[in-house]
Formats: sequence, C-alpha cells, structure tokens
Amino acid sequence: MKHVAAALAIKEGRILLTRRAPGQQLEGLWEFPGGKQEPTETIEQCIEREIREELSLSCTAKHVFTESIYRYEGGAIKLIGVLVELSQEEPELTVHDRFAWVPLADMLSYELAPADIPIAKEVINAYG
Ligand SMILES: Nc1nc2c([nH]c(=O)n2[C@@H]2O[C@H](COP(=O)(O)OP(=O)(O)OP(=O)(O)O)[C@@H](O)[C@H]2O)c(=O)[nH]1
Repeated sequence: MKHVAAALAIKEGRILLTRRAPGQQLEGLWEFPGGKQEPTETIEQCIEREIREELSLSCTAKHVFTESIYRYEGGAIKLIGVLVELSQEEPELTVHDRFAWVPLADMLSYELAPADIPIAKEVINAYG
C-alpha cells in the first residue's frame, strides 16, 4: 500500500490546508500538504522533503499523530498525519493552487480529500 505523509501544521488554533490544482487527481479538494514516502526515507524525512518541494519552506517533523487508510478507486493509501513546525507561515506554492490557515473548528466545512476527513476529526478532538 502507498504510504503518504500529511503535514499537520497547527499554529494559534489554525491549521494549514492546501488545495489540489486543476489537472491533478482529486482536483479542487483541500488536503494537508505532503506526498508519497520513498523507500529510502523515514516518514519524518518524507514530510520535510515534501514541504520543501511543495511549499518552499523548511519544516521540522515532530511526531506521527495518527493514520488513516482509505481505498480510492486507483488503490489504497495509508495517510500518515505528522505534526510539524514550519519555518514561516507564507508558503510559495509549487503544486497547489491555494493555501489557507483555517481555524480548526472550520476545517470540516472545507471540501477535504476523503482520506483526510478522519484525521481532521481527530485533530479537532485533540486540539480544537
Ligand atoms: N499529499 C497529500 N496527498 C493526499 C492527501 N489525502 C489524500 O487522499 N492524498 C492522496 O495521496 C496521494 C499522494 O501522492 P502525491 O501527493 O505524491 O501525489 P501524486 O499525484 O504524485 O500521486 P501518484 O504519483 O500516485 O499519482 C495522492 O493520490 C493524493 O490524492 C493529503 O492530505 N495530502
């Protein structure tokens, strides 16, 4: 199964969400920035690399918060939510078309990728 790291960047009651751009799988849906784990890296190295690539920010992985398995038509993924600290709040997007620092209580009113919904609920329960 594909392992996908998802950055949970929480600051002052808000969390960073990014929107998948036109032409991508799940286009227009909001997600946690991140991506597929390569065989040679840990999940922490993966999220730090993906954040550098997608947001042009440096990132420190703290620890794995939770995981969610979801079966898309193209195959199952294990989405691994990793708590992170970002070097700053203004990303320079290279893959997504929008970003937003969303109050935790509003997260579920964004149209999230389906695999993200259980993780979003756990984040709200723990930090909201
Ligand atoms: N980065 C990220 N990917 C997510 C999230 N939720 C979710 O279902 N995904 C899915 O997990 C996969 C992440 O892989 P990726 O970001 O490396 O995307 P990709 O297009 O290169 O994947 P592909 O090479 O398999 O097509 C995608 O299929 C994406 O739809 C999320 O919160 N963050």
